[in-house]
Amino acid sequence: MSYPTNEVQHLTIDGVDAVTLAKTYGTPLYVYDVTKIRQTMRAFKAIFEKESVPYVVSYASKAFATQAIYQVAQQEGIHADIVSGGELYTALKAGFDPKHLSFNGNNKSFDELSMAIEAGVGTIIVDNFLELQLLSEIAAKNNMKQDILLRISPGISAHTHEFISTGQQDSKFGFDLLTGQGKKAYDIAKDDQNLNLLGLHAHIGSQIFDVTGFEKNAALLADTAQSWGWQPAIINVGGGFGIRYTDEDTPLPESDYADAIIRTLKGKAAQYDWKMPEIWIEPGRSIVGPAGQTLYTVGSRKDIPDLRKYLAVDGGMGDNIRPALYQANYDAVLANQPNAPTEEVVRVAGKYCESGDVLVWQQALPRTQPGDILSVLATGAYGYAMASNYNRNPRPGVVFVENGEHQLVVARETYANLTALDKKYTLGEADV
Ligand SMILES: Cc1ncc(COP(=O)(O)O)c(C=O)c1O
Ligand SMILES: N[C@@H](CCCC[NH3+])C(=O)O
Repeated sequence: MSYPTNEVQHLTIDGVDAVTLAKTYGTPLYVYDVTKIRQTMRAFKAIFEKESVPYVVSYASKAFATQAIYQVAQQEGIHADIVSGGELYTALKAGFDPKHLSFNGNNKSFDELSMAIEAGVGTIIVDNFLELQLLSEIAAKNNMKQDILLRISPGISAHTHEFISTGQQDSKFGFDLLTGQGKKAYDIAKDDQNLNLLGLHAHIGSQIFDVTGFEKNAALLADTAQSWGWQPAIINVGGGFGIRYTDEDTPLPESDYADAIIRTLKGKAAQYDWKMPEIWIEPGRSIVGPAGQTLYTVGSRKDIPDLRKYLAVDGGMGDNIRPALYQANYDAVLANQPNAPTEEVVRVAGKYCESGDVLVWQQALPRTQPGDILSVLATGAYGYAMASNYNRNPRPGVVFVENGEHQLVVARETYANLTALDKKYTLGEADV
């Protein structure tokens, strides 16, 4: 694999020297290539435009939710899916049009639903019976009719890690179809004066590499609606399109997934003599994952002869929990010499007090020195989004790069930020 470099042989990210970024902003640092993000957003839209079908591409912002990414999504004319009051707040602060937001989640609170309705969130994707009832009450109180989709659990297992597979029957998400809960929810929603039922939603899982699951899902949603005697205006097949983390991953181009979904739903519309429903997709990982990387500074190492070489960097599971949580694999590259010949295989470990604190399980690298800059690639999805302050480490900053320019879009946390919400304990003998 050959990496883009400049005249001093440093890795470049959309024309910017990665080592300069590390020196300018410090490490660990999340860096996003915004050109790449825009290209992927446009690629998804282009497929639907080419096929002349009504559509909505909704960025699943749980993958990476900051004001800056909502701004980019809005500039590119795509919608965003949110899953919490915090994501809603962030999107609104970014100036995102609330009509272009959809709200997913299996346990939205009364306060979150009220906030969404009062803000004018376009579509709420209703997950369960309690939510149907709460929404109806809140919409009535606000004298309005809320657009909704019903989320169903389709009973389709995607071939992916068990923790990120969501479509199987034994799942906490959505109305169960096989036991009739979906139909019951439909009957309630269609007759509710304060709810405007527009369609169905199902998401089968994440990091999926073949189109079959999406075809089955799309067909099942259409067949389900038809079996209820209903022609839905919207069919939302969720996200989950896989990306390349390492050579073991073989993602399809965006167009293959979208084509398969479009083909299936065109077929169903023709079969049932429907007006073509609007097709919604919710890609998260595929939009931001490959566009992000994390820069670290190399520190200590431990060589255990004939067993393993550990190379430690200044971040770890607090900025990327995915290897520890899902045994996820990544590729890393030495940013100050990306195309130098590799000399050894190391395990890239973090600085957290946890044996499972690994960033890359097996990585061939040139011989490194303390102070070198290492970039772990394709960390743009569910890295920053799932970051924590474990071991009281401040979370890294985020930099956006576009066409040779760079800008800090999330500042690195400080030690003062870490204690900002702490309160001194004053009961008992705690007077230190
Ligand atoms: C309902 C829903 N939509 C979209 C997504 C985005 O998935 P991905 O980031 O794999 O595209 C998820 C997460 O898996 C999800 O739960
Ligand atoms: N956070 C997961 C994906 C979960 C998606 C949520 N539905 C990951 O990093 O792969």
